[in-house]
Amino acid sequence: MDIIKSIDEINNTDRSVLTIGKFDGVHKGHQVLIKKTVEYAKENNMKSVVFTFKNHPANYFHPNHIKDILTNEEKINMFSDLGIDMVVIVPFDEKMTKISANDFVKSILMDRLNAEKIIIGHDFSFARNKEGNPEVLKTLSKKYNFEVEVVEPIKINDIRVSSSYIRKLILDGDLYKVRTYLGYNYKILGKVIYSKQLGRKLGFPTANLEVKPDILIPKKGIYATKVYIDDEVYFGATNIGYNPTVKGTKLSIETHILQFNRDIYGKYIQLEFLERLRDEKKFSSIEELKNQLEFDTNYIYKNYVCKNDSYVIK
Ligand SMILES: Cc1cc2nc3c(=O)[nH]c(=O)nc-3n(C[C@H](O)[C@H](O)[C@H](O)COP(=O)(O)O)c2cc1C
Ligand SMILES: Nc1ncnc2c1ncn2[C@@H]1O[C@H](COP(=O)(O)OP(=O)(O)O)[C@@H](O)[C@H]1O
Repeated sequence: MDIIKSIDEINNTDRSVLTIGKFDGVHKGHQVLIKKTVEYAKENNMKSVVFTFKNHPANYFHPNHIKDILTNEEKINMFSDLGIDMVVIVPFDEKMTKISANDFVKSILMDRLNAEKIIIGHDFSFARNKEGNPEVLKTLSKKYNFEVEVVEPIKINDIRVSSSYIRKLILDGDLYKVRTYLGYNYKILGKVIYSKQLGRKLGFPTANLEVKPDILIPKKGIYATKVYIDDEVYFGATNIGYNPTVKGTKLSIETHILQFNRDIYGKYIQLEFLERLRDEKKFSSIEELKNQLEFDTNYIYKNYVCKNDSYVIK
């Protein structure tokens, strides 16, 4: 798959079918658009192209307003897995806010991408003041001779699949619904940092994660997770919270990795959220906290390590 990171670098002369959007999460609705694009390209011997943005357009106007479901790297990998031939991933910058719908279509989609067909969602908007929409695109398609396919909203249980709804589900810790709408389990990536070193004294060492500020952190609480370390996969008991029993002051994301005993400070690891077990509690003694940790890890051992089935979500 070709990856192009600036408008000036695009110079595609193959006949192409393309889909445009931010695609944060590449959720089940996005997947429909992308699969249609790939299939149409295959059937018609064309190139399948995704045109997307590096940063969220809404964050251009209100910085840090929206947190991402996927990093750009993860998003690009998903496009590749879905069979896309070329990804154009460009910054949403001042130029994007000033270009007219006509110029966007003519100078980028026609002249640089050689698009013969454009597949978009019903609520897609683009160009200055969001003046471009499916109707405008249909009008321009007659002028420049391309085809437009508008895909109706994908709904599950009568709720439209959208990145904003999925963000809310992640913040609510509703992992079953997250998986239903996203199509896969939510994951976060972070670096293992030093903390208070209390975990190992309790008999439960925990890998404390530092994550990028634009990452969406699930609701506080205790979770069963899958832990990816280099090429290895383990199960973990993750706590997102303030550790009230030991009077913690800042939010930590920490994981006791089952059947694991290695120093991983400084490594990047990924957590896949499988099941939310409970809220964080303030215990009256360290002994009670230890008993609860034993209970949590036993549960994960029985339900995940023994079954080795990451998708058993109750
Ligand atoms: C699975 C799991 C569940 C936890 N549950 C709680 C809890 O309910 N209440 C609490 O105060 N701390 C809880 N903790 C946090 C412990 O207090 C913490 O792991 C310990 O203080 C070690 O901290 P350190 O990594 O900074 O050394 C939990 C930790 C894990 C891994
Ligand atoms: N089973 C395990 N789960 C998590 N971390 C482990 C495990 N075994 C060893 N470690 C190592 O121990 C560190 C955590 O020990 P801990 O005493 O909790 O210190 P800290 O307060 O720095 O997190 C981890 O960062 C990791 O390098």
